[in-house]
Amino acid sequence: MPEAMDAPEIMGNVPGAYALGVFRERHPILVRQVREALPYTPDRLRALDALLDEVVRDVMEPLHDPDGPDGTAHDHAAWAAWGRGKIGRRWVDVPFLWAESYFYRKLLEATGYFGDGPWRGVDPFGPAKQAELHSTAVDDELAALDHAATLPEDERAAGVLLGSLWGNRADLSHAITATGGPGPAGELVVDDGALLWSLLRDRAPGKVCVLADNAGRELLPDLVLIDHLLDRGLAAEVVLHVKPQPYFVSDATPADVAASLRRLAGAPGQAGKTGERLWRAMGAGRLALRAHPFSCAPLPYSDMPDDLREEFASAALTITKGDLNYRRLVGDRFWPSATPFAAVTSYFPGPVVALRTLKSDVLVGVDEPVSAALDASGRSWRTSGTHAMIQGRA
Ligand SMILES: O=P(O)(O)OC[C@@]1(O)O[C@H](CO)[C@@H](O)[C@@H]1O
Repeated sequence: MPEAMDAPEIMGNVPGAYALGVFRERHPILVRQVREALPYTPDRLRALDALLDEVVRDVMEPLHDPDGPDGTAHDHAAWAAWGRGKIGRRWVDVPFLWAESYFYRKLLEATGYFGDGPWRGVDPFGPAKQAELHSTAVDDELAALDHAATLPEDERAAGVLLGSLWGNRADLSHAITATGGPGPAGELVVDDGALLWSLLRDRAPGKVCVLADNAGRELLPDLVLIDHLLDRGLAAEVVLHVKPQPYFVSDATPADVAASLRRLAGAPGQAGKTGERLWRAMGAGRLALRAHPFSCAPLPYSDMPDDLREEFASAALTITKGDLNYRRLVGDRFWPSATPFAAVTSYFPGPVVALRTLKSDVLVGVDEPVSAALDASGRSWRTSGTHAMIQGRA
């Protein structure tokens, strides 16, 4: 990135930064919740207690020895390399993005997710994800698709886009310390929706990559958007990128995609029809699923590996969902808010549009008078998920 485009990385130790609360409040609560979520055995409870202690003491310990009981993980060497110069320091003294990713990796280690024991592959966030997926709130949201189907085409398209955008507000990680539920849609601070549709409508249908964020109440409307793109001939194929392992509480994994498709296909009305179409699209290869290891790497997309670069370069459009993908897309830095989105994403190998509700300090592409006025309002608009953006470049 050119020097002129540089800005300080977001760290937890910056007074007033949102990140500090994540380490001081959210992570201890989360370890305690995971501890209660499943009937963990004494070894796992001890490991979770040790992680809680590590978080409270505020010192990042290394991952366990590769030859130890938890040492079967495929990614020890990668984390040792990424963690050089960081592990051993305070959680708040290294970049926020890096430390949060490391926390989730350590949480999986503590639950035995990568071990040889009975907890191997068991999603510690599974109970919360399942409760959300089978909630009456989801019943209501799926039933609303029947009304959406009666709307004129343009309204319907706008609706599926906004549904996917505001679905990002329903994030179980954010809900840990947020007050109130997802609530109704809030305010858009950037609306490049017209750009998104023109990238899809003004050329022959191509490949669309969707970088998913949360499962459940976010993934379901994402799937509805994907169905719209395929069904209306706006995309020849869609590649849905999810996480290879549980991450940031509710991030979608392949198992979550399967559960969501079953939920959709088993629903009455338009939701069921949508689920059946997507199920067939998956079988026909028009909807592909990827779980690339880089999706859980503590790195910005500017560091993406060659195979991902080639994938995005061959896409007509990449849609990124959510706050974390946004942080990774533009760089998790204290940018001046008017920094152009096109400049900080110039490395990205194709057209890209971010659908994000604002849940952390990073922000670009918002004129200074607009951000100053919102700051002056006294509302925590940058971090509470009340505001959102559809922000892109061709
Ligand atoms: O990517 P998502 O699900 O929209 O948001 C992830 C998030 O909840 O986690 C981080 C704090 O832990 C913040 O970046 C953000 O608020």
